Amino acid sequence: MLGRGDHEGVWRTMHSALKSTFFQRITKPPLAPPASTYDIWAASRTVPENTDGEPLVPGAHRAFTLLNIRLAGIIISTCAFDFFATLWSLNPVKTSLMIMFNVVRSVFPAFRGYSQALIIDQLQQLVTSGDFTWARLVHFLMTDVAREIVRRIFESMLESFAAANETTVIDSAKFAVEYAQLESRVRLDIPTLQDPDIRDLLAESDLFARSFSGSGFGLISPLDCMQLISLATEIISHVLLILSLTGGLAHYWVLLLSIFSATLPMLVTWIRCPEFHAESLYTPRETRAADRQEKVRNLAYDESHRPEIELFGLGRWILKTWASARRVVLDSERNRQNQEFSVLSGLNFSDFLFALQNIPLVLLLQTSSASLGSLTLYRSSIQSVILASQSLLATGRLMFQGVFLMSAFCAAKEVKPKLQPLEEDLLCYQPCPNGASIQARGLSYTYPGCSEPALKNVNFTLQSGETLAIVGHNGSGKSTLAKVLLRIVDYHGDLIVNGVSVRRYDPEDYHQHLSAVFQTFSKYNSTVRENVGLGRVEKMSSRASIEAAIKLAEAEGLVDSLPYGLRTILETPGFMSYSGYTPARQHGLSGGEWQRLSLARAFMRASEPQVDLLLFDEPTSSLDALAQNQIMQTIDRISRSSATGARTKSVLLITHRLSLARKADRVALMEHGTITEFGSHEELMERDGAYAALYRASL
Ligand SMILES: Nc1ncnc2c1ncn2[C@@H]1O[C@H](COP(=O)(O)OP(=O)(O)OP(=O)(O)O)[C@@H](O)[C@H]1O
Repeated sequence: MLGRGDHEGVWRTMHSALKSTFFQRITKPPLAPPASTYDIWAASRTVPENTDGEPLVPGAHRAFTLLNIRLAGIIISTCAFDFFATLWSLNPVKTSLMIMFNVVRSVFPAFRGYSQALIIDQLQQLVTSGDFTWARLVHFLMTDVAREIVRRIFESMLESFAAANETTVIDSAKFAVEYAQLESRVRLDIPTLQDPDIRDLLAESDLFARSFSGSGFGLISPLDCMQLISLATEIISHVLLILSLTGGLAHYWVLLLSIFSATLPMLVTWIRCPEFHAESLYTPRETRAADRQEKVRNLAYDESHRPEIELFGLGRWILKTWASARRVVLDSERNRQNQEFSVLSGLNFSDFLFALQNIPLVLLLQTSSASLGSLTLYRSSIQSVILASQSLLATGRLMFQGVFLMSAFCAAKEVKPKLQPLEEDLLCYQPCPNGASIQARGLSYTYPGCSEPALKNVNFTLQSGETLAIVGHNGSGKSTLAKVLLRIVDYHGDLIVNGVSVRRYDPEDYHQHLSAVFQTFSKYNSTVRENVGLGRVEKMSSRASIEAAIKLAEAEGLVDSLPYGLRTILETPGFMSYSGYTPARQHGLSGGEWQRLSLARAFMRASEPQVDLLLFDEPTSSLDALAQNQIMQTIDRISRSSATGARTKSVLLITHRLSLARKADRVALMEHGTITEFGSHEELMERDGAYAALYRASL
């Protein structure tokens, strides 16, 4: 039996063989230089008419141009085979059966029609032959009709088996695709996710993953390409049947005329269909309006915003903003509908077609072999060919768009997180037993889309085991510096931790050795246990570890007071359940109580021996004075060895409370994105500069 790896091997061999022949021919000449899947996806989004260089919005249909057809060919040759090989390897037998069943099932309608025609003819012969008896009719029912019934039962059994098999294959494909999509998202870091092109890539990749949940949103998954094979088989089988009925060559031209006239309106619609000039479908302005309309609508529904909506009387503003955004959306929809209405689209071909389809019937009636059954069969086959051709075109159109969404999915899997070092530069983080040492030289950082840097030429040194308080006015860059030190965002300049540039650490490895509380920490709409345990997922199931962290954050009293203790589900502002379900165990918390839980979460990891750096951004801003002192003592205790009392972890504390900052070994004052004063509290007071003024003002 072949294993998963063997199947992939077979597919890969077939893939390379096919690539080197057929697809190379259709994709030549290649895009210069050799393009990655990402480049091809990006090329398909460019709109030459857009002079501002704005690409298509995510999900917009690609125009049916020669260039896009060529790009689709390249995508099929570069990622479709691998993609299908992966899906096939999930369920090789069931997937093969699904393909086989689809082909077999598509011949059923023609076969059914033929069989019905035979029965009608036999019945006609029985009635018109002159020796009709009821006994012969009963015999006919017991043999030919019964045979047809048995055939139908078999057909329906096969149909239900095929449907169940297909559900299994699609479900496993859906799971695999959705998992891969989620994986693509979670493995990327903030700088990568902030890149507008990557955002669009992930949005299209999301659409691709959703296409596996049925063809909603006008999407179609690659598994639905089976429909193309089935429809083509169905058309061929019907055409063969029609040809066998019409007999001599003399009728072929009527047949061709009939099929051509039936498909002509579809071809016309297809060629002038506005979806193929899709760059006009969703302009950035329309997308922004649709987004705004949704956001404002959600604002009206979101109970967490209710107090401010009432306090500031936002009702009218919400209505006005929603109305203006909604009008843009409706106008664009109307314009699109108007574009679709044209002289051609207004033409109704159905009567004309109906008349044309009667011509062969009349001609068939002239022939001696014409029978009621053959006429019925001819008529139903022609109808089936028309319907199947329409579906074939519609499916083909959606498949064409699906190819580009597939390229987004494949490209998203290959996107490299921007903070990930190159293999050859990678170094393992070595924690320092006395706490991490940090050297910052000329650090600067500018938020994406901003012209002014939030950090400019930041320089400081933190020795192993020291505590550093970072203070400064609002907007001076303290939290931004924290993000740089925590390797959440990238920077210019040098940042050396434990003697090695932070750029050489795998961010995941680096994060294993530090713990932090962000100023805007997360509030998870989950149990108390999860809210704390997420600080160290490996110990989430350990009640003792969670209780110890809660104790360190002085939050036992809080947890005990909650109706369901650790199992209480915490209400979070702005959270809206998709199902509208509100758990009974839900309970709200005060700002200070949330802060204690965020500290407990950080303490889950902070006490681990491999952690040598702790960073707290305004950890006690919502706590009362007593609680503040207790928490600062806890942080000090955690950062020392319980046996010797010597420091084992360095601590960075961002705070506006200068009474806390003065206790640190060093204080850094930040102004306008840079450190302007650095030293011990006493040194800075002696200097009598901005820090001393700030400190005196805080007293
Ligand atoms: N996501 C962001 N995008 C763009 N600019 C930002 C972003 N976050 C912060 N800034 C800007 O960067 C500058 C520094 O912000 P930062 O949050 O680091 O200040 P801070 O010293 O922590 O302020 P505070 O004491 O109020 O917490 C500010 O001018 C702010 O407007």
